[in-house]
Amino acid sequence: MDLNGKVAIVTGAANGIGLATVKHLLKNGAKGVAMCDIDSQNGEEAALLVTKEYGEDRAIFIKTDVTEQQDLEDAFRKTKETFGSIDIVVNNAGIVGDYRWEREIKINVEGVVRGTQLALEYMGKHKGGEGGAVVNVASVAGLGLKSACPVYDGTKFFVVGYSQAISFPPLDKSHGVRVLCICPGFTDTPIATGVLNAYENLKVDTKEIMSYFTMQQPDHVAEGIVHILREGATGTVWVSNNCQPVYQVDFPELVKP
Ligand SMILES: NC(=O)C1=CN([C@@H]2O[C@H](COP(=O)(O)OP(=O)(O)OC[C@H]3O[C@@H](n4cnc5c(N)ncnc54)[C@H](O)[C@@H]3O)[C@@H](O)[C@H]2O)C=CC1
Ligand SMILES: CCCCCC(=O)/C=C/C=C\C/C=C\C/C=C\CCCC(=O)O
Repeated sequence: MDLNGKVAIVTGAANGIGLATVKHLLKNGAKGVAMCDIDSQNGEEAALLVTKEYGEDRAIFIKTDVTEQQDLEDAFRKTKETFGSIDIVVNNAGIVGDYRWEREIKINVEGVVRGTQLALEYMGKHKGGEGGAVVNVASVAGLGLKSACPVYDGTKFFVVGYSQAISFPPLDKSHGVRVLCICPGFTDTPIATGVLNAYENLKVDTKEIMSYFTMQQPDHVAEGIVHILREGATGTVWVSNNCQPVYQVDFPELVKP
């Protein structure tokens, strides 16, 4: 996919990986990005900085709680009204913390399903759309790396499995939307700090945990997202970990086509 002139929606865009993704999409030629986040203070401030750097008419902030269907529907409608089309949806909003596991499931699972369904509704050729691409942000915790938060890990397994399953060929042919999944490793955002605190509470030696990882910057994951938007086939799952270039995960082939 050529990113030039494309219009994107990014959820969880006020901070971290989402904000970095907004900037990288614009830097790589996207026409406009809708920055959706539940946090309007950080979101408005982030959008101001983004428009200062990339142009007044290239980003808008839309206060959106991804667990609320109406919020997301309003966000998609407003994005199309503002920029004229929708070509890319990055379902990135997520939280960590099993002490609030119901909320974790609502945001990390329901938010991704709602965002993907609306993406198919707006971009799907079966609905008169032009096709496009969805990137669902999972985690290496969704590929088997155990964190201190098993419900969080489960939500990310869901994102990996759902993103593959939605690309089941008969469904895929009718909608013409590529659905991709990226699994970041430890990335320098408030989420990472939260994890380290969880380990400390469990009296786990965080120095040892950290010795397995090279903390990467959100920009690194954003570069990976741009790469898979350009190159990735539908249903593929990619890892962006330890500051290494993004790579595709090989899953066992259980059925020979
Ligand atoms: N930072 C890390 O080490 C890793 C992060 N991830 C995933 O990357 C994604 C982004 O996380 P980070 O940038 O690290 O975190 P972050 O905390 O910097 O950003 C998350 C954003 O999501 C927003 N958000 C939370 N609930 C929301 C809701 N209901 N509706 C809309 N927005 C909401 C927050 O306000 C925040 O701006 C998450 O899905 C996370 O699970 C995956 C692997 C590693
Ligand atoms: C609380 C979940 C992690 C939140 C951030 C995330 O999605 C991914 C982080 C990636 C790595 C660091 C997290 C913890 C794990 C570190 C080492 C434990 C290895 C244990 C095992 O897999 O057996």
